[in-house]
Amino acid sequence: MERYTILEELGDGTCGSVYRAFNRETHDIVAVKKMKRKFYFWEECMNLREVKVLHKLNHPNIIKLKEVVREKSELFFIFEYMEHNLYQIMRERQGPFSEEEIRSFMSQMLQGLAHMHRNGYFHRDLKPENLLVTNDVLKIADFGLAREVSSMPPYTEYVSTRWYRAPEVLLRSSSYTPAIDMWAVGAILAELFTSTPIFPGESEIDQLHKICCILGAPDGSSFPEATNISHLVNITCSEILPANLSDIIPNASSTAIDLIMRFCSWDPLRRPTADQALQHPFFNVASLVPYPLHDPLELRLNNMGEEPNLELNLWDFSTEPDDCFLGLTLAVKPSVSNLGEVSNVSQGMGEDLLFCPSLQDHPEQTVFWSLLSPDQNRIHRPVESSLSLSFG
Ligand SMILES: Nc1ncnc2c1ncn2[C@@H]1O[C@H](COP(=O)(O)OP(=O)(O)OP(=O)(O)O)[C@@H](O)[C@H]1O
Repeated sequence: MERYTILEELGDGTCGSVYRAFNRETHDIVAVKKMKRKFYFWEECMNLREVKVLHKLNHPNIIKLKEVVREKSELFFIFEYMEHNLYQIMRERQGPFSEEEIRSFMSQMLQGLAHMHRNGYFHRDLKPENLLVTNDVLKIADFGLAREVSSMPPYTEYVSTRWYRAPEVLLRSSSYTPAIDMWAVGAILAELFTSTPIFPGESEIDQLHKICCILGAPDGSSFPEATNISHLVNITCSEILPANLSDIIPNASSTAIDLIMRFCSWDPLRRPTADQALQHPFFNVASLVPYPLHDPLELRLNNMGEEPNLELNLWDFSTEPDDCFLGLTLAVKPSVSNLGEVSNVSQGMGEDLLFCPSLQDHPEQTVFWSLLSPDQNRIHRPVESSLSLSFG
């Protein structure tokens, strides 16, 4: 850790304290998270959820873990540094966000979440403090509570922040799904409009009560856990009628209100997935952040020259063969002029490959992209999703 100069404390969380720091070798500003407990073995460190999850997830809207350092039984995570979190931004702003700004934050959050859910993880602690922002680029952080979707319930040790906690978690459902993240997204979306938490419960019971006061009583037939509510909340459920969300969030458009209502459905099965939410009319405007969103670093890499740009995070590889593909971060500019073509006729496959001759000067790194789809007229069009790499 002597490479790093600690500059200031950024946050003090449950598991660790986070500092802004300067890497004297690379001159990078980074965020160093010093874990509060001691770690005596490397296996313990590598088994931490935050390490396991971030090791697998590589996306412009998910915070990058650059390094893990264990020194004298102390564990440090080195993250890319982000200037703000959404909570600070909301607190420091004079007026509310415009719907344009909210749309941009939301689309980035959903793209990060969609990637996470697709790869089999859910976050479980989404809240404005865990959404980090630099130059309007948003990244999801704090994966200390993240879970594998395939892991076995019951999830007993769950301690996420109450105001963003889904009803099925409050009602002690023994198994829950990535839909709990979508509930939190709904609560955050509402808060972005008003700068005030929509369900600011002071206890778990009060949390349920606050949700009932806005959504009305849940329908027991579509949401089985609903029957527990009347035992917990000190009023008969049938007495509680839903509020008009447009009165509570007057500056939100009708499409925004509709999206919040969908995210904040009592029944987890009714909530849209992150991918489905991105198709909602709320995002259907010309000025929308393009998908997939690139952060400034990636844009810079892509504009650097005529050669395809490769960013290859080798530490993302584990011994499992599938990881070789999961862990690759690859930014290819297929329009480069100095590309050649070869036909791979080995093993009788007849597959056409695109290659970059200048890279052949690097004997240990010969790279081929199977990006071409030959049609009958020998006119080749790029095929986005077919990518094969060989490192000779
Ligand atoms: N990469 C980063 N860049 C800048 N600030 C960061 C970064 N990571 C974390 N922080 C700041 O530090 C705070 C605490 O970090 P984090 O949430 O990861 O710690 P934690 O101990 O898991 O906290 P919690 O108790 O909220 O779970 C965050 O709210 C954020 O403001």
